[in-house]
Order: sequence, then C-alpha cells, then structure tokens
Amino acid sequence: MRTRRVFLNRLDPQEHDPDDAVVVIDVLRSFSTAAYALAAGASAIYPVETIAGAFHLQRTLKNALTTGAVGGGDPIPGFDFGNSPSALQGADLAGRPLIQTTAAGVRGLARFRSCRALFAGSLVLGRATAQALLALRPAEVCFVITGEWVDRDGDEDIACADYMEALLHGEDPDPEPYAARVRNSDFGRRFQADCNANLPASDLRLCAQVDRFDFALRAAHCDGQLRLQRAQASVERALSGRG
Ligand SMILES: O=C(O)[C@H](CS(=O)(=O)O)OP(=O)(O)O
Repeated sequence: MRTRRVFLNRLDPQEHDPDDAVVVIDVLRSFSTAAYALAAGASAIYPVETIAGAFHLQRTLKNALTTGAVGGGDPIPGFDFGNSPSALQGADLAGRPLIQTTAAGVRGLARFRSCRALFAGSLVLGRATAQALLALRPAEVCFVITGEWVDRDGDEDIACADYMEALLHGEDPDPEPYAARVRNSDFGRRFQADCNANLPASDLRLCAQVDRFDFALRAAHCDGQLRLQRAQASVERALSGRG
C-alpha cells in the first residue's frame, strides 16, 4: 500500500487527483466535532460546503440541526452549534441528522468526493480509521492536510497523518507525542491561550484524545449529497467480501 499527502491549500493542478482511498484530515476541529456529535447520538453528518446550501438542506431534512464555523473558527450566524466538540458532546442529538459547514474540513471532503473510499479523519478516530482502511486493502491511501494556512503550520493534521501511517505500516506507536503535537501546533496554541470564547481550551483537550472512539467516519453519497456515517473495520471487510 502506497501512501501520499496533499495539502488542501496548495494543491498542484498538474498532479493527478487521488482516486483510491482518501482521508481528509481536520483535527481542529471539523472531524473531531463530527465524531463527538455521532457519539452524542446524531444519526448522520451531512457535510455541505456553503452556508446557503446548509440552510437549504435543513429545510428538507426532518429534525436536522446545523453546526459549523467560518474561517478562523467563529460560529455561523443562525446555526444551532459552532464547530465545537465540547458543545456537541453534551447536546441531545438523539437520532437527529446534523448538517456541517466548515471552511477547511468540509471543503476538503467536497473537493475529493469522487474517490473510491473517502474518510473524514481526526486523531480521536485514528486507529479506527487505519483499521477501516486496512480492511479495504487500497493500493494507495492519500492523506489530505486541511489545517495548513499561511499563518498556521497544520501540524495537528500532519501529526494525525503520521499516526495513521505508522498504524497502516503495522507499527504500534505511543499516541502521546502525536497528541502533544496537536496541542503545540500553531492553531492548537490559540486554543491553549483560552482567550477566545469560540476557541476554548476544552475543545483542544477533546480533539487531542487519541483513539477516543472505535469507529471511523466514511463518506457516502446519498441523493447527490455527501453523508458521513460510522464505519467499522469488520463491516468494511464484510462489504468487500473478504469475511
Ligand atoms: O472552526 C475551526 O476550528 C476551523 C477554523 S479554520 O477554517 O481552520 O480557520 O475550521 P475547520 O474547517 O474545522 O478547520
């Protein structure tokens, strides 16, 4: 299995788009938020690229709630929740679909939506995502780093890619150094400062909990709409006929 990495904010138009397995990584915070929301009972996550598109979908999906942020992390006016795992962790989401709009993570998913297997990755899902990937036996896994910007190193996502790659190669790495990289990344330090109510330190703590959940987040197409659902390695293996 080959692995490679691309950076969402510096895609090379000359380079072939990955078309096998793709993991779009957003540790701070989209796909940590999505994981905590599913754990809190949300029935599925619907990533939608635009705010207008999110409101449109909310009108057609029964009982749907909205979550997301604009670039920088401020919540979107009119949405039910910000892009905040600590807000969603305690919310009553039982059986309700959640529509998610964010400036990096969701944009990355939309960009690579046509590949064979698309996952939303974060450190809380690290080992489960690696296991789901291994069950699919792809020829190539491409990690998409979404958190690198001109003023941010994106190391929270690179650390997550490093962790999953080590697992894919059969290693059993100590998770703590990867969690420390999330905390000490450029964006992580903004949460550590805890002086912006929209970037709370509690979110950073939740996002840096390596392997907190035993499921991966796999994207599927449903009526022309992307949908993230729990995926487990055993199910992936059965679906691909390898028992
Ligand atoms: O809300 C967040 O934590 C970030 C803000 S930004 O777009 O990276 O500036 O959004 P996300 O799409 O989860 O990275």
